[in-house]
Amino acid sequence: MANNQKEVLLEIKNLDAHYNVDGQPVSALQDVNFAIQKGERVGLVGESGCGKSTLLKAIMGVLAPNAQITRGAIKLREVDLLQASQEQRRQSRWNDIAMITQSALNALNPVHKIGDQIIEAIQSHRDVDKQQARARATELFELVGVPPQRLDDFPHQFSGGMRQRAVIAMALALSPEIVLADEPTTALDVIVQDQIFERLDLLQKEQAFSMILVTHDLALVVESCSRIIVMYAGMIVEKGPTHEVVRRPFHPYTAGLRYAIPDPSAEYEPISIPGAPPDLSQQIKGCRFAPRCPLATSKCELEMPPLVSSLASDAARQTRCHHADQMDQLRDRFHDQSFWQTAKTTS
Ligand SMILES: Nc1ncnc2c1ncn2[C@@H]1O[C@H](COP(=O)(O)OP(=O)(O)OP(=O)(O)O)[C@@H](O)[C@H]1O
Repeated sequence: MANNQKEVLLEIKNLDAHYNVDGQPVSALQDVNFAIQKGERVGLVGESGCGKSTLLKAIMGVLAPNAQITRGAIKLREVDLLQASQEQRRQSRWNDIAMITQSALNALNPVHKIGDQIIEAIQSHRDVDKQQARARATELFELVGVPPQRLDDFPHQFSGGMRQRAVIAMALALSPEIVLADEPTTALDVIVQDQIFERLDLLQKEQAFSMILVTHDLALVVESCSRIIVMYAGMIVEKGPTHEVVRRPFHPYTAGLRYAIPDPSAEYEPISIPGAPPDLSQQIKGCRFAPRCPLATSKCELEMPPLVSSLASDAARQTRCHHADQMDQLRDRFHDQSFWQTAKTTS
């Protein structure tokens, strides 16, 4: 947009979700709130099991049958997708919001030619004949860097990298406004990862779709996403402009993630955060990070901190920590492994 007034495309409000496991609820998302603007790229990070995939699946409307959303809204422009009919959701899926998952093998049907799968996806949403759909599939293969004559191959005839390119082609087939990329390159070797990510990067810039990129790779988010959302145990613990959050984290967990990456220009060794995330089948009253946090006090154990502005000068910088105001004094200590050992869980 020409002016600074950005258009909010997707808004997640007060979202809670759980999985039913052996008759018991396992909390997977709690009080998740954020908005994505048109054309924006947001990185979603956090350790395994913190709810990243659940969040993307909730947005896409493809949660597992044992999952339940118990509160909140997922608004695409002004429409709450959680209130939409099954047919409206089906129409919106792939058309407005598309998803690229980490395993291309799961996304492609092994017994159908890849081109036919893309053609079918196009024809199930658009009133076009097979020839027009094939022309679009050809164009998409060119966009993702696969020779179009390979449209008639089966998935097993493709290398892992080519399969992932085909999945990206499929995701972009209907020109969605939002692409949810769930570790889109994790299953590939490093060189192919870079190539695929470069292609995705280029396509995102050219086609200006909004993207939520889920990754364990904080460096990739720093390189490629203007904003970052940090999740821990189903909750957003920090969010804001990527460079600012990474340079000046206000949540101890974000500081831990930051200092866990090897940094050749830094004088410290990468740390590891001792302990493990909590058991989400248990009710947790206080901060979910408290047992691993060197700053935790009894207040943290008893009261869940709200996600609030951590910088008076910037409402977009938000943190869920009772002790965010101490971080400017204490931040440097978080790259000292022995400081982490002072947390309750490890003492
Ligand atoms: N189908 C399911 N049934 C029960 N529990 C589930 C199911 N899928 C996920 N979970 C649980 O929900 C929580 C969030 O999982 P989720 O896959 O969303 O995390 P994640 O951050 O995407 O992890 P990863 O980085 O490993 O993909 C975890 O505790 C996980 O064990």
